[in-house]
Amino acid sequence: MDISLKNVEYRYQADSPFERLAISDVSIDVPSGTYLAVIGHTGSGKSTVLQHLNALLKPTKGSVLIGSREIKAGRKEKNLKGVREKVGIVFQFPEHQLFEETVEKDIMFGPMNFGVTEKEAKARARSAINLVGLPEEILEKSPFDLSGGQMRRVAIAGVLAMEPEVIVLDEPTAGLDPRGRKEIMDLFYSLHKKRNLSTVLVTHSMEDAARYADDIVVMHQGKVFTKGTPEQIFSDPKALLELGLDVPEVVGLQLKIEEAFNTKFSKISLSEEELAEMVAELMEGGGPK
Ligand SMILES: Nc1ncnc2c1ncn2[C@@H]1O[C@H](COP(=O)(O)OP(=O)(O)OP(=O)(O)O)[C@@H](O)[C@H]1O
Repeated sequence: MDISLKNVEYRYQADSPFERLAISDVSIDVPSGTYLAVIGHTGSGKSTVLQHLNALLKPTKGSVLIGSREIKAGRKEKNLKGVREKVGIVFQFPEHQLFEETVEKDIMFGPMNFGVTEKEAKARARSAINLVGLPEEILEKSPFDLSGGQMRRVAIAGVLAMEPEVIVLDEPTAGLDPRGRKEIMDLFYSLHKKRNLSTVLVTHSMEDAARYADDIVVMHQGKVFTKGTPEQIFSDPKALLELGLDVPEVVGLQLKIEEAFNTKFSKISLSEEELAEMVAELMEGGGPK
């Protein structure tokens, strides 16, 4: 399912004394099957963009196309259930939204709310718990007896049980330790590939953006500052650093090597292996000229 934002503006509390322009003239395409990362400073408009992807927010100018459904500024939109079913959002700290007595009931809640039978919802809960790598026995437990990492996985299983075509992730690893972070990010990436999903990841981690995304959008002060492939975005590290954003560690290392040797490699490498090869080639060629 394709999603595209066309010249979207959003004002919080529009037409009130508290009106606040959050994003303007934002155009972003998420073609079916794409993994898109949205990066930018705090307050640059990432979460506001994200909430347009399943019509939690409706543009105050411009339009959003979600599959065949167009959400247009100034128009009353009815029955957005279909859109919400197809686009699942994993918010920051999703475990805060767990509320049922058992894990199973919690996972079944979303699908049943969208009209899935109890039998089917149970089957989906079982399959979702397997997908997130938890044992089935956990289905009978109270979500509040689990560890933080397990609760996060249960909350993610609840979104997966909706069987969405698009998954939107708002800092899904916030608060996890490095191992937990990698496990969750790898889980989303394998689901993305296996189920041919579209994935939109809002992140402060340049490493994750470089490692997983096909495309990156850089937001700055409510506008799209630039967009492109990870190679394109990180090939101009100075522009990102000037915005106060980081670059992946390996890019920072390349800049330091270039400075130390007073040389410039022909491209930016996004993996340690590639950087090591470029350095080896340089040395084999007799070092920097
Ligand atoms: N509910 C709200 N009411 C009024 N203004 C808001 C509201 N939510 C966000 N804003 C404002 O909109 C702008 C964009 O905020 P947004 O949360 O989209 O940024 P962000 O890039 O997601 O930030 P963060 O990285 O901190 O999550 C900011 O100026 C913010 O203060």
